[in-house]
Amino acid sequence: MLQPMRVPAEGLPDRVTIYEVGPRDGLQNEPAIVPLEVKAELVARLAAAGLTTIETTSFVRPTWVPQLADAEELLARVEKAPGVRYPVLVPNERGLDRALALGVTDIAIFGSATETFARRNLNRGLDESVEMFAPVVARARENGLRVRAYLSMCFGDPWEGPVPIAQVVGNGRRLLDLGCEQLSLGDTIGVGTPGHVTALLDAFAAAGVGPERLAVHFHDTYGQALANTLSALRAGVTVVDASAGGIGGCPYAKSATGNLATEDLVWMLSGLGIETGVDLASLAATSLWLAERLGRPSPSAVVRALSQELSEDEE
Ligand SMILES: CC(=O)SCCNC(=O)CCNC(=O)[C@H](O)C(C)(C)COP(=O)(O)OP(=O)(O)OC[C@H]1O[C@@H](n2cnc3c(N)ncnc32)[C@H](O)[C@@H]1OP(=O)(O)O
Ligand SMILES: CC(=O)CC(=O)O
Repeated sequence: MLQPMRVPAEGLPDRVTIYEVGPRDGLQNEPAIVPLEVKAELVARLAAAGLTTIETTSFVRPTWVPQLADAEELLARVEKAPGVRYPVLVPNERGLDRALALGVTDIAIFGSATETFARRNLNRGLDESVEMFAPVVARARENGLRVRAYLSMCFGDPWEGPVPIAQVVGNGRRLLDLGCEQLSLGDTIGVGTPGHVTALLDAFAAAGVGPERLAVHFHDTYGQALANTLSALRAGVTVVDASAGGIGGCPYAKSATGNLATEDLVWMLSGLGIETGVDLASLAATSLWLAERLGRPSPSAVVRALSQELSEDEE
């Protein structure tokens, strides 16, 4: 299999942690319910490919995201691999109770940088949603859980348009101040560009939130996700969210399309000499397998190129 030539560049980390969101963000918007055994096999294959953080499902209200209504059954079925973390999304105390009952060790709350998206995604405004999260984070921490916070619509919102950087930083700080360990900055509709990423990370740093507390979560709607990731790495971020095969999107965000593909990310990082611990061939094989089950080709450029290479080798 072709590999990129390893040519390190100045000012980048030696190692990046990939926070894989395929089973959750990747599948949550799939129109046809994906069978439980396919989801469980996906999670197992991702762990076997070397991913050490795999966001597995969501403990949200099932009527809001029917695709993930099998959260309990899935978590019970997933065989936990040593050294792998399996975080889940939790919006409220009801979701936390469900997660605790299954022995979950890592959760993520998910807030918004805009009022409109908070109302559409959580059925409450910014203030009420922070009130909803506060006891979740407090109780999760009392129980020894790791808590991440997502902040959606950091670069633009389909209803409100461009989102002022100060507004993003203010809403991000509110989530961190609840006691979350990490804040993942979501470009939910993929409109960000590299300079915008730098400006946002600089503004967080100026507000006392350094890159060690941040992760980035890019969607590739306008083809900017890798360039945006490189900007974030240059600013010192070392945790990058991605979805195997580039699937994904949010059912409550107009024009949200696929996430940054994990394969595209691994290809770039590997070319830069940055360690991820992920085996690209095994990961791409997983995405090809999943694409067959979803009935359409993977949106990832690297998966497409590698699958063409494999079929030419077979001829
Ligand atoms: C950018 C992204 O990708 S973000 C991720 C994708 N988006 C999402 O997952 C959306 C998640 N949103 C939600 O699940 C919902 O908006 C919620 C749970 C936050 C709020 O929904 P609401 O309808 O306002 O719930 P509300 O708090 O009024 O409770 C209503 C009922 O739902 C039940 N419910 C609420 N939360 C949950 C939960 N986490 N799990 C199961 N049931 C729940 C309540 O028990 C209650 O049941 P009852 O009527 O039998 O008493
Ligand atoms: C919760 C998420 O999935 C983050 C986002 O895309 O805004």
